[in-house]
Amino acid sequence: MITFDSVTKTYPDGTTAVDTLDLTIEEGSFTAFVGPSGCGKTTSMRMINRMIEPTSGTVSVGGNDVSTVNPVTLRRGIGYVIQNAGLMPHQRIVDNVATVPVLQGVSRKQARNDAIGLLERVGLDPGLANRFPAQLSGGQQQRVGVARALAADPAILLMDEPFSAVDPVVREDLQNEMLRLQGELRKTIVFVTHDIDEAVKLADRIAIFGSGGRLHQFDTPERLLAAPADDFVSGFVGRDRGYRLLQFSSGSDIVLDPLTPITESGIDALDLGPDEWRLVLVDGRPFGWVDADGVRAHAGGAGIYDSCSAGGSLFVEGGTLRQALDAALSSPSGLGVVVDSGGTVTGGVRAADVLGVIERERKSAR
Ligand SMILES: Nc1ncnc2c1ncn2[C@@H]1O[C@H](COP(=O)(O)OP(=O)(O)OP(=O)(O)O)[C@@H](O)[C@H]1O
Repeated sequence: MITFDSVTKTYPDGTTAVDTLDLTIEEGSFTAFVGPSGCGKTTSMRMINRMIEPTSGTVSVGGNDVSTVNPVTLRRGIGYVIQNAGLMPHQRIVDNVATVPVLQGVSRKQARNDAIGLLERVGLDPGLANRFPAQLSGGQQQRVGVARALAADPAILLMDEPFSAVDPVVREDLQNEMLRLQGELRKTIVFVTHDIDEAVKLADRIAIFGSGGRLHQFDTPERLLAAPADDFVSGFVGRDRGYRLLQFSSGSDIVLDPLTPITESGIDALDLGPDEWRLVLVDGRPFGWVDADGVRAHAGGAGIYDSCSAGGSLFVEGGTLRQALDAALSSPSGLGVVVDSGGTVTGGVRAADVLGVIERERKSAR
């Protein structure tokens, strides 16, 4: 457990970076520090491993006031990952990862063996072990940074904007990897980011900081989106917070629309009006949608690929309201395809059905 008890940090020039922070971070949780630039996220994080000392108040790790613990001993139990990975440019990847265990007395051979295992663990090809950092992509370097931080098997991992320098696709890969890793490792992770979507995706708890280093809200992602504590938080989580919130709401209360799919052999007999669509199945699975133009094309000899429009995402029963809405909005007919866990079509869902559930939930919450 990490606790901040009335912690303030004022730099010598008079800037208050963190203002009377009270916060408890549970063991094994993933906590994100989020907020605009300069609101004290990094300063707060660095007070955990004594890279920065508070002006007043107490930071404790596992019940011990960190100001009483030798910084070297303290940092042995705290991994640290930064933007751009911060790797040693003249050391091979394997040695970048093995350095800390070797300093701690593990034999070089053992530490290198362990390092290879860690590279695999963070999703890297161990064949990269003998390269130098500059011979890796930004995303790969970032994975090495995570492997290096994990090498001493610390209970706590501090991550300061670790994924902000990589492109959005790689960033999503790294986020997914992080979720998988945390599922296996259950470290206590503190993660600084500017990006509320990243925080909502990764964290169990989010701390929203504002100017002057003031903590505005510390809550689960669901509560933060559903009940922002003040105007600053609601402004920060954004106007589309309602949409984000849908990913936490079950779609099991949706009343499905009837959907009567056909197979290719039924296309020619269809008599569709304007804006009318029918779902076509191939091998019992949703293939695409056909409208009057498609029926004409098919009757004229076009194949099924040329007669149908692609179907959009499917909503698997038991999924979230966001998945239901995505299915409805991505379907050319406006009717999202609902399937059971075996992939059999069980009905349709419209955006209005999703909004109906939200409206009912809103009324019952009043
Ligand atoms: N060594 C320092 N001396 C004086 N002021 C500092 C120092 N380090 C940080 N600050 C100031 O303290 C405030 C908080 O900085 P901090 O880096 O903790 O914010 P942050 O939320 O992590 O910002 P960013 O997202 O831009 O990294 C800022 O106003 C910053 O300019």
